[in-house]
Amino acid sequence: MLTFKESCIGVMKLSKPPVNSLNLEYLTEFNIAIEKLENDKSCRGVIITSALPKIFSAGLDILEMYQPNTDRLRQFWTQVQQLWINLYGSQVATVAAINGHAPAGGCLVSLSCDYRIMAPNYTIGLNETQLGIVAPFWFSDTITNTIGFRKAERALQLGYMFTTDEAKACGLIDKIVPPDQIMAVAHEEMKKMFAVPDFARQITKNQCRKQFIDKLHAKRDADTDNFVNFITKDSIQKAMGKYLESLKKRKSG
Ligand SMILES: CCCCCCCC/C=C/C=C/CC(=O)SCCNC(=O)CCNC(=O)[C@H](O)C(C)(C)COP(=O)(O)OP(=O)(O)OC[C@H]1O[C@@H](n2cnc3c(N)ncnc32)[C@H](O)[C@@H]1OP(=O)(O)O
Repeated sequence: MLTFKESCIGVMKLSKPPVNSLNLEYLTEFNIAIEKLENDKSCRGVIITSALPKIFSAGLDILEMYQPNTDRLRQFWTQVQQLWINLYGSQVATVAAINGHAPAGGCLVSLSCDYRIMAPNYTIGLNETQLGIVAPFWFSDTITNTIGFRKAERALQLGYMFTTDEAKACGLIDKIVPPDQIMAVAHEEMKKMFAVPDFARQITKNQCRKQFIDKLHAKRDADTDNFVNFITKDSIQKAMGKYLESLKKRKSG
C-alpha cells in the first residue's frame, strides 16, 4: 500500500500486483493504514485509488477461500468485516478514484466511500453469484443504499458487472473522468466536501450509515460462522475451483 499525505488529504494507492487482490496480509495492512489516517487529527479526507494500470482491485483473494485453513479463513473474514466497518463508518471524507476494473470486494471498497469517480471502459459490480458464492447482507445493504432496492437485487442476483457508462447511469458511480484527470477531480470533489463543516458532514453520515454498521456489529460472530460454513462446503469449493480454472483459461485463450 502506498500511503502519503497531501496537506490534509491522505492518498492510499493499492499496489499489490498483479491485480490488487485482497489477502489476509494486505487487508491487515489496508486496515492499519486507514486507521492511522482516521486517527490523524490533521487528516480530513482520504482518496483511495490503484497504483496498477487497468485494475482498481480484483476483490478478495480467491486463493484465501479455496481449500482454506479454517483458522486463517476466520482471520481473513474478520479483516474483511473490519475494512468495511472502517471505510463505511469513516469520519473523514472519502473518495474512490476507480482507475481500473473493480469486481466484488473491489466494488465494495469503492461503495464504502462517500464519492466515486471512475475512468471509462472498465467494469464494476458485485459479481459474487458468478463465482457460485453469495454476497453477505452488509455487501447487499451497501449496494442497495447506493442504487436502490430493485436495481441492487437484480445486479446481485445476476452478479452483474456494469460498464463505467452503465454504472454512472444507475448511480453506482458518481462521475466518469478520463484517467489522466482522475486524481485532480478527486481533489476537487474532496474540496466540495471540505466546504461543509466536518462535524455536520460527519453527524449526517453517521445518521445515514450507523444502523447498517450496528447491524454487522450485532451479528459479527454469526456472520463469520456463516461465511466459514458456507465457503468450506464441498459444492462451494467445487464452484470456486471451476471459477479459478476459468480465470486461467481466459488468460491462455
Ligand atoms: C447463506 C449466506 C452466506 C453468506 C456467506 C458469504 C459468502 C462469501 C462471500 C465472499 C465474498 C467475496 C467477494 C470477492 O471479492 S470474491 C473475488 C471476486 N473477484 C473476481 O471475480 C475477479 C476475478 N478476476 C478478474 O476478473 C480479472 O483477473 C481482472 C481483475 C479483470 C484482471 O484481468 P487481467 O488483467 O486479464 O488479469 P488476469 O485475469 O490474467 O489475472 C492475473 C492473475 O491474477 C489472478 N487473479 C485474478 N483475480 C483474482 C482474485 N480475486 N483472487 C486471486 N487471484 C486472482 C488470476 O488468476 C491470474 O493468476 P495467474 O497469473 O496465476 O494465472
